[in-house]
Amino acid sequence: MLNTIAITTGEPAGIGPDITLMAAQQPWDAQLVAIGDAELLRQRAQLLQLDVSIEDYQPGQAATRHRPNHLAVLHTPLAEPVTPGKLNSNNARYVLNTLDIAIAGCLDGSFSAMCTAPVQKSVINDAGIPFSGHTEYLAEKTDTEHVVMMLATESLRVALATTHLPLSAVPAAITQESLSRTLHILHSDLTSKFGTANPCIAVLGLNPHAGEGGHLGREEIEVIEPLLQKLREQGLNLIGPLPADTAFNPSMLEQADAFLAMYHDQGLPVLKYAGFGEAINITLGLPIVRTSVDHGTALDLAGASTASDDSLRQAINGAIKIMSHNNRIKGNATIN
Ligand SMILES: NC(=O)c1ccc[n+]([C@@H]2O[C@H](COP(=O)([O-])OP(=O)(O)OC[C@H]3O[C@@H](n4cnc5c(N)ncnc54)[C@H](O)[C@@H]3O)[C@@H](O)[C@H]2O)c1
Ligand SMILES: N[C@H](C(=O)O)[C@H](O)COP(=O)(O)O
Repeated sequence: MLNTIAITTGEPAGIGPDITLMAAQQPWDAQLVAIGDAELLRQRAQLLQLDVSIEDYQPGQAATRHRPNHLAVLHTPLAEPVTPGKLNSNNARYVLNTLDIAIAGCLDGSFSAMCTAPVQKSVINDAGIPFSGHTEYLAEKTDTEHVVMMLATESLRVALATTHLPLSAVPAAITQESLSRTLHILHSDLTSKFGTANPCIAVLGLNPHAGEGGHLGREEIEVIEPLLQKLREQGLNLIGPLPADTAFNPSMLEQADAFLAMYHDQGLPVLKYAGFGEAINITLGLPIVRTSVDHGTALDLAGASTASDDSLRQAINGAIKIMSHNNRIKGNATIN
C-alpha cells in the first residue's frame, strides 16, 4: 500500500517551506502532501531557484507516488503575506490550521503519517494562543493523556520525562505516575515502532551525580529508584538512575536501546551534538504517526539557500520505516 505523508510546512517566515521544497526534489516511495499556502511555496521556490512545480492536492484524491521536482500542496491560506525571516503573529493561526488539517487527516485515514517542519513557539504565544510545542498540541488534539518526546539518530535515542516547561517546574513534574507512564510508552513503542524486543532503557537521575546518595537531592532515592524497581518487577529492562554526566559512555551507549532524560536540556544537547541535522523527533504514545525535524525555524536562513533539508528527509524516512514496521506487525498478527 502506498503511504501518504502530510508535511506541515511550519512557520512561514522560517525555513520550513524551504526544506519542504528541497525534499520534494528527490523520489520518495510514498505520496507527499505539503500542507501550507501554495503561493508562499511558489514564491519561496522562485527565491531559492528551485525547479519544483506546485500542484493542487484535493482531499480524497487517489494516492500517487511522489514525483521528483513536483509538490502536491493542500492549499491552506496565509492570513498575511510573508517576508522570510520576519515573524508575524497574524499568521500564527495559519500555522495551527496546517497542524489541525494534518492531525484530522491522520485520524480519519486520509494520511498515513505526519511530518512536521519547525514552528516558532513564541510567535504563536504572541498571538495570544498558549502553545508549548507540537508534542503537547498533538496530545491535546488527539485526546491522548500522555505522550513521550523522543529524538533519535541512527545510533542514539533520547526520550524525555518532561518536555517544554521551565526548569524550576521540573522537579515537581517528575512523579512516579508520570515516569511510569513514560517508561511504559517508551518500552512499548520501542518494540512496536522500532522492532526492539525487550528494550534496555537507561534512565538518568535528576540531580548532579544522581543525587550523590541523597547529599545533592533526594528525588533519585524517593521517586526514581523505587519506581524503577517496581517496573523491573513488571519485566521492564531498566538501568539507573544514572548520573547524567557519565551516562553516555561507550559501554552504556552499546547496552542501552534508549536513554530517558529527566528534562529537555539534560538530554537534547547530547543528542544534537551527536547528530544535529540528522536526527529526528518522534512523538511516542499517539494514535497517529508523527515525526519531525531536530532543528528550529532558523529565521536567519529562510529564503537564503543555506538551510539543510537533511533532518526533514530523515524525518520522512523515519515515518516510512515506522509505517512499514507497523504494517509488518499487523501482517504477522493476521497470520498468527
Ligand atoms: N520541531 C519544531 O517545531 C522546533 C524544533 C526546535 C526549535 N523550534 C523553535 O524554533 C525557534 C528557533 O529556535 P532556535 O534558534 O533555538 O534553533 P534553530 O534550530 O532554529 O537554530 C539554531 C542554529 O542552527 C541553525 N540551523 C537550524 N536549522 C538548520 C538547518 N536545517 N540547516 C542549517 N542550519 C540550521 C540556525 O541557523 C541557527 O544558527 C524557536 O521558536 C524554537 O522553539 C521548533
Ligand atoms: N524540543 C524539540 C527540540 O528541541 O527539537 C522542539 O522544541 C520541538 O518540539 P515539538 O516537536 O514538541 O514542537
